[in-house]
Amino acid sequence: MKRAVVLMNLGSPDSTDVKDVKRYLDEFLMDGRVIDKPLLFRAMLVKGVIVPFRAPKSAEAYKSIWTNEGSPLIVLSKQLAAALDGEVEEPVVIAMRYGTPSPKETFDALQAAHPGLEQVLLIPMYPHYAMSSYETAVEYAKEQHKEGRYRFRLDYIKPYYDNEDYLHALCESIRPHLEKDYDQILFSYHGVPERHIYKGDITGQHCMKSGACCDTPSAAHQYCYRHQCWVTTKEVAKRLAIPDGKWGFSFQSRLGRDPWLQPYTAQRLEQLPGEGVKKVVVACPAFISDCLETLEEIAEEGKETFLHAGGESFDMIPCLNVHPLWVRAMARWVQEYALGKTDMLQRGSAHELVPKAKFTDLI
Ligand SMILES: C=CC1=C(C)c2cc3[nH]c(cc4nc(cc5[nH]c(cc1n2)c(C)c5CCC(=O)O)C(CCC(=O)O)=C4C)c(C)c3C=C
Ligand SMILES: [Fe+2]
Ligand SMILES: [Fe+2]
Repeated sequence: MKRAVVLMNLGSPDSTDVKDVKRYLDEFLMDGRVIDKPLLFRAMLVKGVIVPFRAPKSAEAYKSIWTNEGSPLIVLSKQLAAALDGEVEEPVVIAMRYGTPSPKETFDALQAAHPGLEQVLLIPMYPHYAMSSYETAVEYAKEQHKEGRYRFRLDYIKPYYDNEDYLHALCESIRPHLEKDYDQILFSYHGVPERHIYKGDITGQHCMKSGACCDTPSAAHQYCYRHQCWVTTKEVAKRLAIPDGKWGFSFQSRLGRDPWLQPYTAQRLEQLPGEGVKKVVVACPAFISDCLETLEEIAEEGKETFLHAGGESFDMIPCLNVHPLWVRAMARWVQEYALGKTDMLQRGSAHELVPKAKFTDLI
């Protein structure tokens, strides 16, 4: 076999034991693209404050969603790889940014199993470009690929937030949930600190400079998470003919005190019943696989917040997971890649384009 496919997701702790959650959070939050503070300060903050206080709470949250097979994110990533493997000639395996299997473990196993391997296509399980998600996953895989001096070339699929096949699958996964009576569908995306948006602005003068920046054409959009989430939302609303006023847009999972992208999902869920939205449907398009942030933060905590504030019904739409249209979308990308006819490959990262001075605090 000359080619293989790697689905790259974020990763989960090995178990719900506090020590495993601590190890996972430590690796995650010491990533300079996630907590972009100078190394010494980051180490003190992460190891001295965040991990010790957060790990026991996170472990409890993981316990509420854990399955007999393990973390939903890992289980669903494996199921997705198996489903895609059944649709394409190439072997399909998984790798994780944090925890296991690392890209190195995955690349070693692939090369051992397929000595004639020439090309590996990496598909990040992130539709949108963010320094703390897509960029860190791809850069880490590139780093490990370079260090391992593998015989195969590594290519990677670009963010697909506006791709026809992705949007079609996303819309069809949402459509059945809008057939019953609802007041609003809320599109909730994982948040990032506002600072990350400024740092990723390759023009240095576009993002967050006006209320309409995400609707105003700019080279910055290639790497702007907020713009890309906005485009996915508007495209889905348009394709499903959701009237204005019946859809909302928000960001979840804030950590720390810095300003993150707004509006915050938790606040919106508290406010909506007072605005007359009693029946809400929630979609989380930043996640491909259901995980802690969808199953616990939204489907459990978010639902409780909304019902407690006077809401009447709360419908959580599952992520794309192993939706047949999503599997078909990726199969098409793989087949086009195999034929050398793809326009879906990413070249470069915001990190390389933004003046280096802005990134010295990552190291
Ligand atoms: C500064 C902190 C964080 C940033 C920035 C961030 C961005 C970001 N994350 C995802 C996707 C996922 N995050 C998940 C869990 C999670 N995220 C953070 C922190 C930041 N994420 C933490 C500390 C955790 C761990 C759990 C917790 O303690 O809250 C997950 C779920 C993992 C799982 O095992 O289920 C996903 C997926 C994206 C897409 C993103 C930027 C756009
Ligand atoms: Fe996160
Ligand atoms: Fe922007």
